[in-house]
Amino acid sequence: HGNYLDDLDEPSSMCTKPQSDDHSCDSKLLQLEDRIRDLESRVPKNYPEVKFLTYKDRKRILITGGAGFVGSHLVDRLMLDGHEVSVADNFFTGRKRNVEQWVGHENFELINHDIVNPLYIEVDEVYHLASPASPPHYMYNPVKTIKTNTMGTINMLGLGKRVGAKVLIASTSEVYGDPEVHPQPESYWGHVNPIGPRACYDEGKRVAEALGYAYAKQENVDVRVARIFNTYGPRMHMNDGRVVSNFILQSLQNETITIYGSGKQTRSFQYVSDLVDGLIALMNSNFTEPVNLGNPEEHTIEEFAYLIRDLVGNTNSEVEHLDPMEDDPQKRRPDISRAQKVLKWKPVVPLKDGLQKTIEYFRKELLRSSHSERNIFHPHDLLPESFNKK
Ligand SMILES: O=C(O)[C@H]1O[C@H](OP(=O)(O)OP(=O)(O)OC[C@H]2O[C@@H](n3ccc(=O)[nH]c3=O)[C@H](O)[C@@H]2O)[C@H](O)[C@@H](O)[C@@H]1O
Repeated sequence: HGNYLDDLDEPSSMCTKPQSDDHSCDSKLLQLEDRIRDLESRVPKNYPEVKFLTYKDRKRILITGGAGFVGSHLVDRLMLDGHEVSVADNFFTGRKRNVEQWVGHENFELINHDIVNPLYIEVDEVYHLASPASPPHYMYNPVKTIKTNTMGTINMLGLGKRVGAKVLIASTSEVYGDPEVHPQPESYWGHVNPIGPRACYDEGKRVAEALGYAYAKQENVDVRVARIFNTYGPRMHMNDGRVVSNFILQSLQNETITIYGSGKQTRSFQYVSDLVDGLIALMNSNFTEPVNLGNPEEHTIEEFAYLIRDLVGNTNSEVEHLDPMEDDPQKRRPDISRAQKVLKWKPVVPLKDGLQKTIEYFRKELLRSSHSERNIFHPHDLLPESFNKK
């Protein structure tokens, strides 16, 4: 480094300059700062080690929403597997922080792009995940949510058609609405209020599925549809507003745990690494009908409140019941027999293990006091013990 700075004055001389030379001191300082920045950018980053794939096996993969919660975990897995990964994200709910461990890596590209506008790029596969997914986020801007799921999906299917890429559409358990069939198999058509507060998302995703099959039939696009059930894990946004992150953050901060309504409504939660496995298995399969991806272990929201409070431990949080959410689905649990049969997939991470990892993540996030404490960890660190032993 020494010779790189040779043509600068000794820094100490700047401090002893007379008052009148302040200006030149400042410019020298700026010069020095520029040099340091330049030097820092040359220090090789310590990336997690990725597999090497030959030209034949290496795929160029676009992930829309790749800087989001689920997307960033998918990025980690596909990067480690040795693929070339492009992320398109408009950072509405995604964050650079979720993928910064890969920025600068030769196999990685981060595009600040809103998929409501077309994207011209050469890829083999598209994982189309972009959309706000938390109820408070999608209800905050319902028009944008509908545009993302309709125009955004048309753009991604159009891209698939133009370059011959496979397109996996991230759909949701919300296509079943407030279900009258329990558990929900893929053959169930759902019970959705088309004009309620959740309609922007539920109907947006239903159109996205319809678009997928229309493009498949009319334009021969190779389409996969994943109906994703409730998912949790590290990298959920602090302001996500969904139940797992809310209850964890409330317990960690000794705040009141907020149950909306009676708490007798049920959900079935899967850990994010299980979902990532399922998404990749579905993309690589030849199966074109919708597939539920979720963990069938079902609990009431009230049970989650007490379970999470106990796991966090050492907290004074009280549990309080607030008004129910309008159109809140009363029960939800995936029938995963299709995924088990056609993908040989089933979730493997026990709820308690996944929750512990998520609690640990939020605990660290709350203690973070500077930007330099970055969100960089080896992706394997995120997997629960039981997953590593698999
Ligand atoms: O997490 C997900 O994967 C799903 O989250 C939402 O669906 P929802 O099941 O309503 O998710 P939450 O907002 O986490 O709510 C779950 C239940 O907890 C309740 N809740 C939520 C937050 C809270 O602080 N307290 C509380 O009781 C809700 O009323 C609801 O009954 C999205 O709409 C789905 O698309 C998405 O797939």
